[in-house]
Amino acid sequence: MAAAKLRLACIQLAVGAVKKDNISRAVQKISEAAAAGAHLVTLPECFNSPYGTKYFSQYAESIPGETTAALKEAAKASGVWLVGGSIPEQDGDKLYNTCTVWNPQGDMVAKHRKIHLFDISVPGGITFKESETLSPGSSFTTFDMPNCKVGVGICYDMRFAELALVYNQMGCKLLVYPGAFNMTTGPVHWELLQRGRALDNQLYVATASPARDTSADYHAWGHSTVVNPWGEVISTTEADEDIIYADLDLDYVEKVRQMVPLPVQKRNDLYQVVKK
Ligand SMILES: NC(=O)CC(=O)C(=O)O
Repeated sequence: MAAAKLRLACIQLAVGAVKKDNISRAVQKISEAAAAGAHLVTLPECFNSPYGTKYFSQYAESIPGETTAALKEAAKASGVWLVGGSIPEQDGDKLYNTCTVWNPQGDMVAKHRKIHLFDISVPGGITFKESETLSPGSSFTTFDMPNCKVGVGICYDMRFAELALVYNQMGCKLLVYPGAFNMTTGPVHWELLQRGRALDNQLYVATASPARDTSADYHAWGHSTVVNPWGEVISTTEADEDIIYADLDLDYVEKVRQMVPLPVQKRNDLYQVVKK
């Protein structure tokens, strides 16, 4: 990997009702992305289970468990950094929406539990209440690749600008959000939020969604996307299963920050986002 370059792959996975099939399909796609030269690969939110509160307890597993064992092996076999989307995690009597991150040696280097649960009610659109079954995480999650600190959030976490600002303050040049927006919010909010987070923080933002399955209860918006620090979409797709690639130039982060010097123009005497 050249010092300031990073080839990123976002897997828009077709997720069905059979957990074993979801896992083996994800493993196959990780190897396909690695063969195409990806250094960092990301899977979508809830990639081993249909997305819905009634499914989480049935598909949940502890970490380590069946799914994370497969992710560990896949990262090692393919020699890639892997943001393992998310899975329903069982820990004692609690369930979480959890992302694990793996290095090319197969070590788990980070674990993120979705901090902001997806509880919304849009009349005539969508009502969803993750908090019916899930508990929220309470930690920031970053990991260090040789040339890039990466911040991790899951889906609804992307709506909270403060989280991205904290990751920026921690030195991240890339934010990765496995996500699964829907047909009500996706068309207007999905890309706008990614471009907003990228522009606010002058860094790269990447998302990976499940492919849309119109026979499922939850219809994912799809449109896995990568946005650059200038706020431009540099890679995207529609709703079907796909892998998108983006070649990130990490020096470009600094260039944008020099051209439009927000970091030195912030009025920390008037306002501040504080990490607790
Ligand atoms: N699925 C989510 O967590 C978030 C989402 O779909 C939305 O914010 O809209």
